[in-house]
Amino acid sequence: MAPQLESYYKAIDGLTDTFIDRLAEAVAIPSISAEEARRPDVVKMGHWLKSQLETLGASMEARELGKRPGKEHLTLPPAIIGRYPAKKDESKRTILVYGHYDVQPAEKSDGWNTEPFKLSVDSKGRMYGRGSTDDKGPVLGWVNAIQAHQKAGIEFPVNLLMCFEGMEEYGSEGLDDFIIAECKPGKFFEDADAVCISDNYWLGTEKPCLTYGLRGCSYYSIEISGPGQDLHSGVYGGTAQEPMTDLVRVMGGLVDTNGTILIPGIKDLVAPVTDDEQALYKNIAFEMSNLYESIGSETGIFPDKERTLMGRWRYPSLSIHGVEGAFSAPGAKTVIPAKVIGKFSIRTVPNMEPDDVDKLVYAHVEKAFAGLKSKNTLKVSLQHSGKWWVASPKHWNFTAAAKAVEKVWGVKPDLTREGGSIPVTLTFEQATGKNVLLLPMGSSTDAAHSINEKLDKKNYIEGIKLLGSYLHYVAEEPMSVA
Ligand SMILES: C[C@H](N)C(=O)N[C@@H](Cc1c[nH]cn1)C(=O)O
Ligand SMILES: [Zn+2]
Ligand SMILES: [Zn+2]
Repeated sequence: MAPQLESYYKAIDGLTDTFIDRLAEAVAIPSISAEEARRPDVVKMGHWLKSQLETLGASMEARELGKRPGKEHLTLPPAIIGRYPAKKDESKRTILVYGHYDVQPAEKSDGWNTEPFKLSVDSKGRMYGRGSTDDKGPVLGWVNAIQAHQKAGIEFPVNLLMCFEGMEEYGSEGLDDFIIAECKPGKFFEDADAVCISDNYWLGTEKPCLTYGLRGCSYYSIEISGPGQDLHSGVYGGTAQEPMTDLVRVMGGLVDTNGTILIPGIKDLVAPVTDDEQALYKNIAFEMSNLYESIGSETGIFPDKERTLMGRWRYPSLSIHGVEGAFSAPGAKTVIPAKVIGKFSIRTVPNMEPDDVDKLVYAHVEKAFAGLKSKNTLKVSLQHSGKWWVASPKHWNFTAAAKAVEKVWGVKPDLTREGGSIPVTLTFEQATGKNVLLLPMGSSTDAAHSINEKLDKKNYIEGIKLLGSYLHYVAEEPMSVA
């Protein structure tokens, strides 16, 4: 395998500019799934990705996912699925890869130093742009790996099945049913032997990792309304009950400054930490400086590495995201908003069942609101939820990936869990019945979801080497299942 990989790496080095141009083209399409007005761009991005792969000879399809109940005016972006090489080689393993082509919202005025939808490469090789690390860079990693094999003139080592979606950042609407249907006998993903997802990040900036666990995410909204329209606070302040005042008081009782969730019963749903598990955290390559560098300040909750990692992977957290309908512009508008919708989410961990979490959340919010004795009206609802996932890192899928990391980066990867959520990971595991591996490309300082999101050129280029090498090692890895 070694000479083949060397020529593959050489091809990648020779195609570096092509690969960066491809990422720039992808970043230029503002495929923001959370904004209805951007839906045509999300669809455009899906078709662009499909045509990139078709040009390389993959057999691709854009599968429509229909509409969601209550959102009949909006069509979901298609699932872009495909196979490379176009004709299956029965003598080879089949690896299913997943990624998403939608991105989080971004405006220059949020505080970006550059235009978010224009890839800007600085002198240190940092490539800034929305979606560069989450998840356009990694998705293009698979596309680029195909092209580099062709340029190097070496045989593709596996049958590659691809599934790329356009609604991941909005809870993967519509995808679960599609995956479940396509994993059935005779369907597109039927013959997958293992699954690989590249959609998370290293813990620091130097050491790669393989990820075997994710937190789930249950996302809620609290709507409080009262007045028939927005009111003048000079005229009605002190005479009308104000939805925003009620909302702030209810939301203020969800979580404290040190991240402790104040909803009774939540912590009882969490699986106890065993001694063996506790010991794992010591050996992970992570320093508090990694946290401070990635959050841009020293405002971490815990002083030590172990408790910090556990806060990210092992315990639930509750984050307050924003208030729809509230005045948020600069200046001093003196309005009383008539209706406000507070948004928060809970990252869930084993053994929290989403339905149990919902019940506790509803009971707590309703009780807190009742305690205010307000004449306003409350509605609390779940926007979307995805369950946590923990897999076995002893499977051949992981051992192959570990060899690939060692080959490309010259170090053994850490085995990590992740605080973020990729709801379809569990769906792929259950629907295929096969092992799922998370193989990240980007690093802890990439600022996914934040302003100035970036992917380092080195992580992109070596990441393409890594994804292709993984396919070579996984093709040969002996079948030991754990
Ligand atoms: C880890 C992945 N790249 C990601 O960013 N996932 C999102 C998924 C999500 C959950 N609800 C809405 N989107 C995340 O963890 O926030
Ligand atoms: Zn992502
Ligand atoms: Zn994301």
